[in-house]
Amino acid sequence: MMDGSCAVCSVAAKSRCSNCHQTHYCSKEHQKAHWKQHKPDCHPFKVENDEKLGRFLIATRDIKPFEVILREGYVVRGPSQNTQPVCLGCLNGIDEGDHIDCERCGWPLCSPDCQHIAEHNSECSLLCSAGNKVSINYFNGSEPHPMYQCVTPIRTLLLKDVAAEKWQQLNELESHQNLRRGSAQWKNDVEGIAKSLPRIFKVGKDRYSEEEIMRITGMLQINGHEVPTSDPPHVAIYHKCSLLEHSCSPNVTKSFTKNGSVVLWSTLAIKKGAHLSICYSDALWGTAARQSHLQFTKLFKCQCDRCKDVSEFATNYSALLCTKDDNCNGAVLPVSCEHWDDKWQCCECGDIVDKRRVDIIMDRAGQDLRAMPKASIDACRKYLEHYGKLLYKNHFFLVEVKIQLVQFIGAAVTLPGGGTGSSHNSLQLIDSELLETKIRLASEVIQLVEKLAPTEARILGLMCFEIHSGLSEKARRIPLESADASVELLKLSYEYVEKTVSYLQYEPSILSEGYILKQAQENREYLKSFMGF
Ligand SMILES: C[S@@+](CC[C@H](N)C(=O)[O-])C[C@H]1O[C@@H](n2cnc3c(N)ncnc32)[C@H](O)[C@@H]1O
Repeated sequence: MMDGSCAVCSVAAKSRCSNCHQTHYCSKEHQKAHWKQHKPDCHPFKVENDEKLGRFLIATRDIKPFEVILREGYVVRGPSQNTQPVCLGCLNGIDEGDHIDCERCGWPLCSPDCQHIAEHNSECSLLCSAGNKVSINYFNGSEPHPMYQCVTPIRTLLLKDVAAEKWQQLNELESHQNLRRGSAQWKNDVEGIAKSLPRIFKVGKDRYSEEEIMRITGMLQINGHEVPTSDPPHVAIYHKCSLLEHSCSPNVTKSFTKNGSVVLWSTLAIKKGAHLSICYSDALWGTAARQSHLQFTKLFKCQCDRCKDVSEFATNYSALLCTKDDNCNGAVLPVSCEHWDDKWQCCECGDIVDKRRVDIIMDRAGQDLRAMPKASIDACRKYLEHYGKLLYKNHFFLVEVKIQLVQFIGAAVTLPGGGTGSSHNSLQLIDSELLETKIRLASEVIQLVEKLAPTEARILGLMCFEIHSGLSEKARRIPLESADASVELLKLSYEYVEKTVSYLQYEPSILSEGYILKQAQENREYLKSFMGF
């Protein structure tokens, strides 16, 4: 163990804090005396820096699966840059006929209670002091309203005068000001934010220059987290969490509490010295979509292990199916991971496929997926049958439909946020073939996600819950004479409900995953007492 000096008295000290493995103490007494001061910075990671990544985090000790790595409150939060009208108190969406206008500043709110939420007070007081009221009179479903893109930037800028520590934290974050300068997005932001914000909030250039507004806009775009605890999701900035680097197969999972704090944890064991990463994009998208999203929104080209491997860890997640002859069934993928727009080739028979043909199939598959009627088992099955002849079996479009199908089969419960979930009663109504399909597809999704992005805890938890429900129903259908088979199924069902609870343990009750968690906890207790575990 490396020596250091005691954080309290500076004498040489061998012992280190067992959580962060970084701060040294000469004695238990000094460690105890220092705890209050040390606690906010006591984490099992440290910040490092290199040319390619800028700052990033590495583990300072081995981290166990499901251990919390960091809990952190937001520094600032507000509406996403492109959003329909939302309540500036709770950040939930509002409709034209179902809101009130803040009596002080005019911004729409969902109820009088939301008028007094501290975050709304910042822009509200600014408008009041200028004697100004806004008027939002354009509501069009989920269409973005242009004025909302100025709200989170003004909330951030206002911290400069009232919260020096927070302002300092925000200023440390990357804005990529020079990389962004001159791009199409930059030009839009100059018009939509840098020029509009002073007009809407009646602040002069001497207070916030165009350059400063654009820097804050960039900081929000590069570091903002989409927080799903409101509907639509809002954006929040976290200080330490912003230093996590990106990987398309990350080793850290991100959950949110209902008051908007972030919880970082992992489904995996992380070795001391490993880089900590989250996925800035959607880990269930294919490589081409993730890469262009990252390039466009975060301004870097991802070169993680998954992106460098066209087969995405031998899953062929972005591959078409070779149709050269009936027996090939090979995966058709780009010849090189550097050239997704160049020719594609079958990994089995070597047949070259024109990229235009790839684009036509992908465009149609995407359009048909978007046009699919909601919650239709038939439509999902037809899609899988049709596109199963053109796309490789693990293709992300097929996986998306499999996930939907798993959730539709036996669905009876509408969850918070509008999703569906199965319940034991509704599962009793489906035939055995559908029940087997549900369990098989959920198992396929789990196997695939465990290879591609094993920290995608929410989808793993949901699929485990569906298998648990399916197995319990299968056990119920077994005749009494075959009690042993039923017991085996219930034991397996119990294993899956335990996994559900582990994967969803940090999900808040306001999200559909939190609702499933509660259900899974109840089912687990029931099975435990029923089986005498
Ligand atoms: C949220 S910030 C992360 C903290 C940042 N490194 C810093 O020093 O402030 C995101 C930026 O970090 C860099 N970055 C993060 N992950 C990366 C990766 N896997 N490859 C290249 N750059 C990355 C990119 O510049 C990206 O826009």
